[in-house]
Amino acid sequence: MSAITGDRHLRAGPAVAVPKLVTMGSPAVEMIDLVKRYGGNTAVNGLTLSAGRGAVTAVLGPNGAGKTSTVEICEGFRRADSGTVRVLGLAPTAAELRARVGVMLQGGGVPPAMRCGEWLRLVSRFYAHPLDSRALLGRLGLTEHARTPCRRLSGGQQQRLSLAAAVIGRPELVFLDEPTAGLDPQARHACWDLVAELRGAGVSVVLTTHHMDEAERLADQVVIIDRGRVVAEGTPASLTGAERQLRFRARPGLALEELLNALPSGSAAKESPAGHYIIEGLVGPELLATVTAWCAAEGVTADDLRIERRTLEDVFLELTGRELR
Ligand SMILES: Nc1ncnc2c1ncn2[C@@H]1O[C@H](COP(=O)(O)OP(=O)(O)OP(=O)(O)O)[C@@H](O)[C@H]1O
Repeated sequence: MSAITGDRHLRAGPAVAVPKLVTMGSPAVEMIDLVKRYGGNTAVNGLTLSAGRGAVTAVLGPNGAGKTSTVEICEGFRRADSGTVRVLGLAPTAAELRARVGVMLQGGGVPPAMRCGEWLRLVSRFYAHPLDSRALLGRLGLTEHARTPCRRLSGGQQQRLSLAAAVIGRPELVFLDEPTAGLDPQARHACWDLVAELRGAGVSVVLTTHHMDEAERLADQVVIIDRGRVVAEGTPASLTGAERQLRFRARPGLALEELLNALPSGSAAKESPAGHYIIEGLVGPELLATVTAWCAAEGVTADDLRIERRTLEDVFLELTGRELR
């Protein structure tokens, strides 16, 4: 674990010493043809995926795609209508899993009336070899709130407490549902460090997120789901591919058909979102020269002109579309 340096309110603490696992048999989580309906709404629609042991698996998807429903079935909080789920090789409701699996619910899920430190100590008593609750509070910047009732914690502080509760039992597998939603940058980095450390110790992590940079940074495997089905999966690098794009910003509404006529055949140009231009194709000196010459002829200053690989966000938007859900 790297020390958290230059950090205003999150202090580096003792490393989370989790035993290195050697079991590599069945996947940490495996589901086949999972279906979950709420009345007439099919939230999970035949979902099949597998999350590797000792790996970080990020589940991405638009609002309402079925991520939380899927994760809550794995956590044993919801029942699937059909399909198979195995968590560490067991049924999600198996009593044995309580000591082996850590869960961070979306939106905290901390008890409002209990004091922060008291609650974490209570949670730690369910485990045979818990981490030190005080050290963990310190690690997540919550020491000064140890005596604060949970309801008085800010949303971000509740999230951090919930994260602490998910890992305090030194689990083999952790489910983190949008762990960094609403966290400030310091807390987000502390969370990332913690996840990276868990992974380093061989813990399997399944997390949901809307932050593509988070998935790119943390995940060994990314699963993109939409309308309750897997639409893509792979490593971040395999999903984004090696192709490069030329990007620039300029005033909205440039005549891209004209630019396309000037570009080598096989090129593509799009404005997405307004004022942000992406040129795809054989990105090299010729294409760069053509684009800059065309911009000059149009009296357009191409700001932030750069060549880079597609991002996970590009892939995500291509696969799941741009309309709001
Ligand atoms: N308890 C419930 N009762 C009825 N419908 C539900 C319930 N929970 C979820 N849904 C519906 O199921 C669908 C999937 O919801 P879910 O929370 O699993 O999606 P999600 O991918 O986690 O979304 P988000 O990114 O917004 O958190 C949505 O249409 C949602 O309205």
